[in-house]
Amino acid sequence: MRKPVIAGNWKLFKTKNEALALIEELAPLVSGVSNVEIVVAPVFTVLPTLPAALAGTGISLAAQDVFWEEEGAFTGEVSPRMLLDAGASHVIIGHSERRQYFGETEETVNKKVKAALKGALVPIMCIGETLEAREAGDTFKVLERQLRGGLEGLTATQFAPVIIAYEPVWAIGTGKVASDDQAQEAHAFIRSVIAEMFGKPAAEKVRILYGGSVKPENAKGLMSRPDIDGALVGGASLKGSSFASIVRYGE
Ligand SMILES: O=C[C@H](O)COP(=O)(O)O
Repeated sequence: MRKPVIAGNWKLFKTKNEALALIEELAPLVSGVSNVEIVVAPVFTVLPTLPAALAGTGISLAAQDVFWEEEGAFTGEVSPRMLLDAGASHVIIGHSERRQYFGETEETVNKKVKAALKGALVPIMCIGETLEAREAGDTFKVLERQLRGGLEGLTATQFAPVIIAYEPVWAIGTGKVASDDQAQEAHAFIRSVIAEMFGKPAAEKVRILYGGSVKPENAKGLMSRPDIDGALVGGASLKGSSFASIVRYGE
């Protein structure tokens, strides 16, 4: 049985005080939830502010990106050790916005995933096809390339903590959610590639999250599908009430 993960990617929103207010609203709404792993991902500058507020809430802290070197002359970057130092336990890697606007490639995603694992952070590795790729019938080809590239060189044991997030680019922030069937089909395919790469037990264990316009209204349908193990939520994670409804989708 895979424990579902509901992660909120706050993207470039929420200052320190706004983040604290959101946690204050969210924490009581999800208190007592033990069957779902809850994660929030603020901007770097807010990370060190949150551990005290999250203590005892069961909510984990993620960063939205990481660099692969531990330290050195790399202006503007943040290393896994520094994220741990700031209180993060998870890190989002390879989000499509980073691929699209900041030149993230399979190679950089792979370096970051390896660095995160080495630094004892749980990577949430994002993959997903563009609308163009979907319309050209290339969805599976793109997903396989991103999976094999991003996870290259890992053993099954090293891969074990990794969480995958399937986020079709055309469904992010557009209000166009993938249908339950479209999402399930992609998730089943992702699991089959993981089975080829790391073996069946690894594929059965890996959590594969769906992301792209997840809202309280569509969460339950998506998450009731066999290969969908949770969600990476953008817009709807910015309000305690909507994020909590998604966390409580199973109830
Ligand atoms: O990381 C989250 C995804 O990009 C989804 O964002 P969204 O829920 O605003 O569509």
